[in-house]
Amino acid sequence: MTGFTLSDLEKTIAERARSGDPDSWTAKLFSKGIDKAAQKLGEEAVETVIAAVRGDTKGVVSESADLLYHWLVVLGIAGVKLDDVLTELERRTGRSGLAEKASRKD
Ligand SMILES: N=c1c2ncn([C@@H]3O[C@H](COP(=O)(O)OP(=O)(O)OP(=O)(O)O)[C@@H](O)[C@H]3O)c2ncn1[C@@H]1O[C@H](COP(=O)(O)O)[C@@H](O)[C@H]1O
Repeated sequence: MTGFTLSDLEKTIAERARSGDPDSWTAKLFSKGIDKAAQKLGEEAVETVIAAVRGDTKGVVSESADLLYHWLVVLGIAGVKLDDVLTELERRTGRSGLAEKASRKD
C-alpha cells in the first residue's frame, strides 16, 4: 500500500497555490476562484460516476484521482481543512475524541 496520503496532497496544493507559478494548474484554479474550481469538481464527479456505471475500473481510478485533487482544491479555496472533514467523519462513527473522553469518565 502506498504511503501517499490526502494530507500530502493537501500540503502540495497549498504550496502550489502560494507559488503563483503560471505553469501550475493549482495556482491557476486558486486565481480563478471558487466558481471555476467548483465547476471542475462537479465535472470530475460526473466523470467518476460515468466510469463506475460503465464498469470502467481504470477510469474509476483515474477520475477518482481527478475528483479528490479538485475536491482538495475546493476545500483550500473555501478555507476548510482536510482535518475538519476527517473530524466530522470520525464524529459520525461515534468514536470521536469527545465520545472517547466521555466514555472514559463512565
Ligand atoms: N493531482 C493533480 C491533478 N489531477 C488533475 N490535474 C489537472 O487538472 C486539469 C483539468 O483536468 P481535465 O481532465 O478536466 O483536463 P482539461 O480538459 O484539459 O481541463 P479544462 O479544459 O477543463 O481546463 C488538468 O490540467 C490536469 O493536469 C491535476 N493537477 C495537479 N495535481 C497535483 O497537484 C500537484 C501540483 O500541480 P501543479 O499545480 O500543476 O504544479 C501535482 O504534482 C499533482 O500532485
